[in-house]
Amino acid sequence: MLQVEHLSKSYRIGNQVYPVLKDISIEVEKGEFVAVMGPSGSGKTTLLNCISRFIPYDEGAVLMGGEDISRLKEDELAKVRNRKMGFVFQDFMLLDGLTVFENICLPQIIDERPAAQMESKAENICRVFGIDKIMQKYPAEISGGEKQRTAVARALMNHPLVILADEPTGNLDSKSCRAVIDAFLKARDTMQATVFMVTHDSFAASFCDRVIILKDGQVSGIRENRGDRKAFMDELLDTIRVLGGDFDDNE
Ligand SMILES: Nc1ncnc2c1ncn2[C@@H]1O[C@H](COP(=O)(O)OP(=O)(O)OP(=O)(O)O)[C@@H](O)[C@H]1O
Repeated sequence: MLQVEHLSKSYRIGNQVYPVLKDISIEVEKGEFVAVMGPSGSGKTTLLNCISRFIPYDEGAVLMGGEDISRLKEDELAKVRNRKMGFVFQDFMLLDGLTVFENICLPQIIDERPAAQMESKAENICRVFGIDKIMQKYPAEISGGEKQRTAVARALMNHPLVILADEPTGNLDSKSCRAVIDAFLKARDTMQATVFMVTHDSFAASFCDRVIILKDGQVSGIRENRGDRKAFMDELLDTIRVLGGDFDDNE
């Protein structure tokens, strides 16, 4: 579903070139929930931004559902982002002047879909994520966990091939964090959604099918969830200890 092939990215500051991603190759299957963890500065956000092509990369390719998006022009890319990618950010990125319901409808409005179809779809998604009672409220009137579930619901509106999430539980207490992770699991289990999430949080990552460990811009390991979540979390915490660096973990 998502393939990253030999991706490299450097930042240039003056005459100095700083390599940040070094020959990264990753494959995520349809319906997989995958996290990327790594010390601060290891390149996690840069990787996510290269995948969505919010920032350019030097070498390599990104394929989404088999389509190479590496060379798409800006207008084609905008369509691909709206139709094939769903985004969930740490600070929710909801529009304050729109209700929860209107925020969720946004991707379909941008895609110029018929109103009736859009509304029933949005109502359905609100029910699935338990936010149907707050549909008419504005972002300022709902909790952090509800905001993030609204963001997950919005990310799913166009049935994207991949949801890209950057620290989606970063600002949340443990109860809200669990609600957001449950929303991703529900999306995976009921809609076969594919989720690619950057996180510092080993608790959130322990619900994933796989965790990719980044260190110094390279994939330094992959951890598989074999079904025992607590054991998986211990394995992730051990990995963090061994890697050292600033992990800023919540646990
Ligand atoms: N626009 C930029 N220009 C120059 N260097 C940058 C830029 N953005 C990021 N970097 C550098 O690239 C490296 C990777 O940054 P990135 O934000 O991808 O790391 P990260 O793993 O997401 O870190 P964190 O966990 O702290 O958010 C860091 O050393 C950072 O200072």
